[in-house]
Amino acid sequence: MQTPFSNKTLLITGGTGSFGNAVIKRFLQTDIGEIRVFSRDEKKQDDMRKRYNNAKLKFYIGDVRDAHGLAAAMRGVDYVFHAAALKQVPSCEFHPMQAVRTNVLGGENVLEAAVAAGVKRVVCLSTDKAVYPINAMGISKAMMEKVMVAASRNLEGTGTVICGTRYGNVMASRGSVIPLFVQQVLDGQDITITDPTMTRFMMTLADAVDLVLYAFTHGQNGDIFVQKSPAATMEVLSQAILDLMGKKDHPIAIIGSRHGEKLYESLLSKEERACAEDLGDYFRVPPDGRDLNYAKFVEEGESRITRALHGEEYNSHNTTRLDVEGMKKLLLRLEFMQKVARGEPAVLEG
Ligand SMILES: O=c1ccn([C@@H]2O[C@H](COP(=O)(O)OP(=O)(O)O[C@H]3O[C@H](CO)[C@H](O)[C@H](O)[C@H]3O)[C@@H](O)[C@H]2O)c(=O)[nH]1
Repeated sequence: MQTPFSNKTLLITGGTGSFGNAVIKRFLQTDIGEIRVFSRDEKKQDDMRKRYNNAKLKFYIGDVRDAHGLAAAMRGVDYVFHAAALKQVPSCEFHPMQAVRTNVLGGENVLEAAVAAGVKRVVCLSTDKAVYPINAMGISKAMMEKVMVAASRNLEGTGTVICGTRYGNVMASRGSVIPLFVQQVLDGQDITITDPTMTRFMMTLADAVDLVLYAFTHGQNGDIFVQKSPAATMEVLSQAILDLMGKKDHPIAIIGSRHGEKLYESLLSKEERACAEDLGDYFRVPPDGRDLNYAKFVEEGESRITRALHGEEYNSHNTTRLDVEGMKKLLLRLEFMQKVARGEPAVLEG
């Protein structure tokens, strides 16, 4: 199959994570030339080397904080998916400068190394927690997006295109609520719901890969792409899981919200939604096209922005809402949940 990746070299930062694994599984079926896995994790790299046993995969130990390591890994690369990040809300909350070093400065290092090496396309992965951020993880990812957009302004004549994606919770990712609820049921413990009315976007890992590929194919400099996704309340999610496990009457404990979390997540701010191009399944948020004429920031307002501020953001409360049946259907797209529903031992994807 002839693809844009034919005989090309792709580098994935943070490539030992679930996103990296999902990309690798998909791309090894194409005629891609080489996939470079760039990460700090020697052990995971070793496991992957054995698991895939494929000469197209090359492993680079490195940290996005280290510009030298990045420069070496970037030589001869055509495309970059930048997925390396500190993603855990609590750890970033306790160690915010670590989030700055990896998510913000590391992001800058990746972009600089990519431009210097003449990489053709870079897609940076971000999260809904970067919109109206309230925790250090989201704030650092929001800054990474700003760094990405700023870097994309200076690329004329370089042949590099830099763009980004934002996505919501990836269903059944390691440590997340779906495998937690399943384990609680299997262990005979109460399901712990923070707030039954809390909503989250529901995306599969395959959706996340599709989104990055869409950005890769369609992105112009500074664009951020968002996939339109349904959402569910925690009550609906728990009912759907219990239904699938045949445990409708399993006890539930309401434990209250955790530090640094929101009642709902937003994929587009009000202003972004007003500027976004609706592409059917996706939104494209173009970069702010203003130049460095500061007067436009401080002296002139824009009625377009005023209108936007009276409009609506795109969030997990106002997107398509799944009911229990819809949630069950979506859950059953995951191999993990198919096994759980059959009562078989289930391993997480990725
Ligand atoms: O025992 C629990 C745990 C979670 N939830 C709820 O389930 C939803 C999803 O929680 P997750 O922990 O699965 O996901 P978060 O949205 O909190 O964020 C997760 O995904 C982020 C990436 O976007 C970070 O990795 C973060 O550290 C990680 O917790 C939230 O509404 C949360 O309140 C419960 O009801 N009960």
